[in-house]
Amino acid sequence: MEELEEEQEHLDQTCAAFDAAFAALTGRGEYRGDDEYANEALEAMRRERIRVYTEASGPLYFGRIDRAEGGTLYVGRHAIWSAENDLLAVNWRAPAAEPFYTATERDPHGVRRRRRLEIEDRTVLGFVDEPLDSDFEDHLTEAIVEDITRQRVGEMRQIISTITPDQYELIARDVDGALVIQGGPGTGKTAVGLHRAAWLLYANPQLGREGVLVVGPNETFIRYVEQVLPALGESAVEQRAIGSLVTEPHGETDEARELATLKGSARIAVVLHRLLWDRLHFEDIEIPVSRRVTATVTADEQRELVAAVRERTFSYEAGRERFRERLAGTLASRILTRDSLAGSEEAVRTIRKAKEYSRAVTKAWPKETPEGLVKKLFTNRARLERVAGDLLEPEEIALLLKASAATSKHDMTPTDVALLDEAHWLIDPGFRRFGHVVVDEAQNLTPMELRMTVRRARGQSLTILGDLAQRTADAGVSSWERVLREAGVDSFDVSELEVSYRVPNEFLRIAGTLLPPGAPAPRGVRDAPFPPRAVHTDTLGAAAADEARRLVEAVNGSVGVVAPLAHMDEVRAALGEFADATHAALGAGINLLDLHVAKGLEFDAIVVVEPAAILRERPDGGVGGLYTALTRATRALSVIHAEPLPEPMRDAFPT
Ligand SMILES: Nc1ncnc2c1ncn2[C@@H]1O[C@H](COP(=O)(O)OP(=O)(O)OP(=O)(O)O)[C@@H](O)[C@H]1O
Repeated sequence: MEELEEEQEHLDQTCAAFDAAFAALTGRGEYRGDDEYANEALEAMRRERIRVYTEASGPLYFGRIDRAEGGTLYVGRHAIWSAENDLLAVNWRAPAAEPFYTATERDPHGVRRRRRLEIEDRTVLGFVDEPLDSDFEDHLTEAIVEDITRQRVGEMRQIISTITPDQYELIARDVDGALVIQGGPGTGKTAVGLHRAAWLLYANPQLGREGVLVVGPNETFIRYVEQVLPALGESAVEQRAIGSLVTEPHGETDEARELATLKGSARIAVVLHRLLWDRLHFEDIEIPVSRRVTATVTADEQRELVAAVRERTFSYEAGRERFRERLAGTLASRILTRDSLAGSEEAVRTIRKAKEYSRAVTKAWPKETPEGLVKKLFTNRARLERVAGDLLEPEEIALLLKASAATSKHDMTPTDVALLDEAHWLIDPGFRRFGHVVVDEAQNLTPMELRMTVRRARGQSLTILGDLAQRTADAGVSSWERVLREAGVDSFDVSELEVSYRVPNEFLRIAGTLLPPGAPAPRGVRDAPFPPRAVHTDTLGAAAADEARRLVEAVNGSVGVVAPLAHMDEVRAALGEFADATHAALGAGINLLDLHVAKGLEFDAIVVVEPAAILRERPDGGVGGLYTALTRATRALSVIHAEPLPEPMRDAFPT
């Protein structure tokens, strides 16, 4: 029999087994037995399996490995057994599947041959073999390039059939604490982060209960990636833009750059901490219990109590509760030794009832709210100088005093969100924690924003994805070590992805001219099917629109037009029919993007409008913003300019 027929036969058999397993799951009524709890658990498991079988999309498997010592293993989305208990396919995340991803000619992991299958619906269309015991061509890179150059429709795709060995190593890396993945544009950081989430959920079933949080730079990005994990069958995942991490709804207001940088800096976390604990105030307490008896606790004794309490409690509110208890106990012990009250419990009750006691507690350890604490950052020069004089310059204190705390949820800036979250955390951290947190585009987070994500990860179990060369805001990450230390991450590994699958060599070269020597830049794997173009014009809007329309035809796919705010209106007016991605909608044809939403996205073709203006734009422009814009395309790149091109790029375009 021909090999293709054999493959079709195996697929038919696997599909039949899958259908039978699915029918068995859905056909049966609820489990009924003696043990109600066991039944409930079994029923929940059944429903979960049905959900995974229904929601995971794509062919049942996509490849196979033939072992050197005999035996074949098919790798796919689920483990599937025949009625005779033969394993027809393994889950891509099972340990047995590992060699499918990691075997190389140099280190074949006991694999003789790897086969990648092309399956559509329930038909095997073809396959590509990689013998691992002789020289072979790099079919993997070829397969990835082919996958990427297929037309895209504004959604990121799963990559389980083509994960590369270096990506697999990061997806499956067992780390205590945080894993930082540094990688240039198009190296697959986002893809790796999402597949790592899926892998961790499979490897640690308790993660399913705690949940995984994925944090991205904005809503458009979240829409771009949000179907990847559900399509892999994972539902215990929450995906959020950084600005909506705090569940309360809030508006977004712009603010001056210096102020945003200052409010986002890690020093502010220390200042808030000090402002909070500065509220404690001690003086001798005297509580009249009866006409003859007074219970007293000195200021020094209270300081000792506070020290003991703070050793065991972290948050202000929990500490306050414990202090209240201990103070009552201490005061009660004073009256016990001097009076003849029946027992200590009664003494404590007596103290608690005294209104002087409540008043004394409130004075010593006042109540505080997150909003109240944030407000203190913007008021009272004397207090700010006393508490933060060693951390903030006088001009910085003046800047804070000139600004004001957000007074309603509707006028919050992104930096206010992080301040309020920090204050919540210090006072009464009641928010949800996740078993793992994936943070994408982390290079552009302020230290305060990064702290906000870190504290949502139980045990600081994090995957942090980013590219220092794409850093845009001045407050962004300077080096991973430094920023992670500032964000309070105790232990982390930093790894790098070096091959850009998205960006053709020519575009990488043009974008690379902007980078300082020694900056991390990826290596490309292919040439651009369309030569990059620079168009000099007097009418930016019209020229950008013409170029976008030309490219939609040429690439027969999606086009992103990235414009700086200074030219946004004229480009928008000239475009005609397009999807306005600046408002969170991505479409199949022309998409208009500002520098904020362009991050992390990918298109067949990109039109970059007026690089010189992008360099001037804040906070999302600058060198990092322009570098990001120039690296969004898989196939075509055009630059439209009225001003001269920025100096380093001037000779980079073919004439
Ligand atoms: N192993 C792979 N197989 C197939 N496609 C891949 C693979 N790795 C990456 N890709 C594709 O390459 C493109 C770039 O990946 P991704 O968006 O994850 O890169 P990134 O490093 O996050 O880029 P950026 O820094 O620009 O955000 C995507 O289309 C992704 O699907």
